[in-house]
Amino acid sequence: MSDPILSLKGVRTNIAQYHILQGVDLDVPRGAVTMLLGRNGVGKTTTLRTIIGHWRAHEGQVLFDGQDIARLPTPAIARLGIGFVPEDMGIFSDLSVEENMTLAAVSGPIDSTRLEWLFSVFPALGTFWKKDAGTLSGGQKQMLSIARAMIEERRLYLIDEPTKGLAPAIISTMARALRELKEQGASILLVEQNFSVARALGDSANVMDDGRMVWSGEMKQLATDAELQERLMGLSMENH
Ligand SMILES: Nc1ncnc2c1ncn2[C@@H]1O[C@H](COP(=O)(O)OP(=O)(O)OP(=O)(O)O)[C@@H](O)[C@H]1O
Repeated sequence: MSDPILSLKGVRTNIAQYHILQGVDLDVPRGAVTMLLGRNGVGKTTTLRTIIGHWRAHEGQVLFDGQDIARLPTPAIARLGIGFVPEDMGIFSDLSVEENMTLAAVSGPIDSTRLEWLFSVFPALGTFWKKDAGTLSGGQKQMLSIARAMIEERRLYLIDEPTKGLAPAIISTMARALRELKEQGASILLVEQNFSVARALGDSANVMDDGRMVWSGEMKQLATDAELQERLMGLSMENH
């Protein structure tokens, strides 16, 4: 692969006394959706949090466009153009949808064309624009969380389980939004447990086990090989 936008090389991350990431290697190509898959608790979230600097890699490199960002503070990493959508959403419950979106647009006022696009993929945001985010349903909060990351064009999006716990209709809305983001040429690293969403969106796939990458290849190869899925992930994944 030529010139990935992000490369992890031998990344080791400890949380307290635990060796959670034990030498993670990962390439994220430009303008594509890269899936990060694996059983529960293998280190997917820790990988995203290490990239964005919430956890520190104590060994290895996190190369963003060739620059090692492993020792930068999180705000500096975000300013390089990396958007992060955490699994726990990270929205401000006491602020309105509008205020949440305004705060997310860090480089200036909200771009109206981009906001119109977000209203078209997430109509609930327009409907509840003046409401406190804390009063939204779980699915609407998740939409707000993703929309906050999308309000400005980022060079790379890190998205952690965007469909987790959502009803099927909202999963479709979420998948459509991610597909549209992909069609705009975005580079996305996506953790997703819903295998049908992973299969529909992913270009390449990387499977983790026990703090390491155990398989990397084309998503369509993984999607069509049931034995491989079973071996790598013990697939009890939905819609499979
Ligand atoms: N703050 C923490 N303190 C101690 N251990 C942690 C902490 N955060 C994560 N871990 C441990 O690190 C390991 C990897 O967790 P991580 O959340 O990265 O896995 P994951 O693959 O994203 O799992 P899931 O699919 O369940 O979200 C797990 O064993 C978890 O218990």
